[in-house]
Amino acid sequence: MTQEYDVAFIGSGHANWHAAVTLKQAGKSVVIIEKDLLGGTCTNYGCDAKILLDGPAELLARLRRYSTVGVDTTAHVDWQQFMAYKHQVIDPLPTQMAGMFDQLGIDVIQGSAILMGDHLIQVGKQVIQATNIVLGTGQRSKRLGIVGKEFLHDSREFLDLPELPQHITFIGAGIITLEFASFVMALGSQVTILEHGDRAARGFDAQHVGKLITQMENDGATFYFGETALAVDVTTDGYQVTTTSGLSVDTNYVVDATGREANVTHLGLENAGIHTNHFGIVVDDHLRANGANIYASGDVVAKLQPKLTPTATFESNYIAGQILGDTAPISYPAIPSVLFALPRLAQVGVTTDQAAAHPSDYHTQTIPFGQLLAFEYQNETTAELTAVLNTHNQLVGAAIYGLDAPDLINVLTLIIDQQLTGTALSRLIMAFPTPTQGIIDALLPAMLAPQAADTPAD
Ligand SMILES: Cc1cc2nc3c(=O)[nH]c(=O)nc-3n(C[C@H](O)[C@H](O)[C@H](O)COP(=O)(O)OP(=O)(O)OC[C@H]3O[C@@H](n4cnc5c(N)ncnc54)[C@H](O)[C@@H]3O)c2cc1C
Ligand SMILES: NC(=O)c1ccc[n+]([C@@H]2O[C@H](COP(=O)([O-])OP(=O)(O)OC[C@H]3O[C@@H](n4cnc5c(N)ncnc54)[C@H](O)[C@@H]3O)[C@@H](O)[C@H]2O)c1
Repeated sequence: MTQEYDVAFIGSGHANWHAAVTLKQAGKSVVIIEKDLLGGTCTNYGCDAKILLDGPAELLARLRRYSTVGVDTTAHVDWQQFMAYKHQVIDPLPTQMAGMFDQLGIDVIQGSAILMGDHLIQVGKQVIQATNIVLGTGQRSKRLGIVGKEFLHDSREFLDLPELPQHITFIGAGIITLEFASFVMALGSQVTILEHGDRAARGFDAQHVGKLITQMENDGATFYFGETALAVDVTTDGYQVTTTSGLSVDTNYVVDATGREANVTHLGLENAGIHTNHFGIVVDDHLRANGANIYASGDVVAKLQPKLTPTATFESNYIAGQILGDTAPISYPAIPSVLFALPRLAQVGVTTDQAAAHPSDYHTQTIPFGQLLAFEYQNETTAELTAVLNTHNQLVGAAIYGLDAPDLINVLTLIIDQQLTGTALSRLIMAFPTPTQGIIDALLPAMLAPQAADTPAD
């Protein structure tokens, strides 16, 4: 029997469920098809579990800033007990989501969906007919095809580690590696990082990434660049990772963090004339994948915007609006990215690399805000903001290094997105002493300067 709906969503992550709720509340009949846990990657295997496990490590990082001024910074985390707490918080989330969908009257079908045409989806023996379809199938970890690949672990398995290994080797020096390596080091593990390129965490300010790597090396991490993993072999007490150059690393656990790729296979995209490229599903400027009634949303979309939860949520809300009759093409606001290492890195808007490539349009100003009196109580002297300003001294980009970067970047995103001027900012009264007030105070001289006379981008 064929079930009919106004809208069918494939995938239950942020790319889809926000729209499902809005459309159901607007009177549409809605179904969500999910083959794994309800809520998708962020909720079950990504952001939420990651930031929870990072919590004590962040506290320790803040505490350790005071190690030279008479504060006892020793602390111990019982990983097993803490992992049990992670399960207690994260594991009920799919059930809670199921309850919310049930309460709203959103149908959920558990299984793998395959498109059979512009309006037809098959899930096992069930066939669903829908006026509109939204593909929000996300990304999955890339898996290296090297000898001993069965001994590699991905980010999901890492976030479920029952015991903290003494030594962990990460292949790839991207966001996932720098985040995970930071918090396990704070909790007592040793780490080695093998990266085949010459740079870590592309997309973030190169100088800030350099500072982070130096900090992590000072904390005991070993980085190797220009090294491509060749094989993983079992040894008497763990594993040995070898690279094509002949380097070998003895370790207890190996994480393959070499990137993520869009879930576009076994979806039946060819049955609806939907195209993909290296980055995911190709869409038009209305996020339509077939030019008509099939949309793609979130990580699975081939796009230049960062593949993050807030981007997926924004697209989900946009698609709900389109199905309800809006017609405007999608236009993204400034999207901040945060790398939750210790310390944090954050980036929004025009990058320092872009500023350097267009010196007549932009200039940069580096503000070592950690050394300012306003931040003295935080004792993080290395904290730094690099602001990118246009020829009107308007803030158009920012990169931050420091533990407060995640919240500070949100404030700067607001300034960039709303095109707030120095004059407008100088009229605000903010709570004192706070990081937000401190960073705006530090920025104001550059934004209020009569002309673009700051350091030219180099
Ligand atoms: C370790 C990690 C940490 C992260 N940390 C952050 C962070 O701190 N901040 C941030 O903004 N982002 C973070 N992200 C990225 C964030 O998780 C994603 O951007 C977000 O989950 C994208 O949402 P989505 O709905 O597009 O995809 P997903 O959440 O991946 O959802 C897609 C869903 O589709 C389902 N699916 C796939 N194919 C089918 C099919 N054929 N039939 C039925 N169901 C199907 C999948 O099972 C999945 O549940 C992190 C990611 C990882 C891996
Ligand atoms: N804080 C956040 O927002 C956050 C956190 C975690 C994950 N994410 C999501 O996950 C994605 C990042 O995942 P990631 O860190 O796995 O990927 P990434 O693309 O950031 O990094 C992968 C790294 O692996 C390297 N690499 C690739 N093949 C290799 C090989 N054979 N040997 C050695 N190195 C190799 C690459 O050069 C790159 O530096 C992000 O794009 C984002 O979508 C976001």
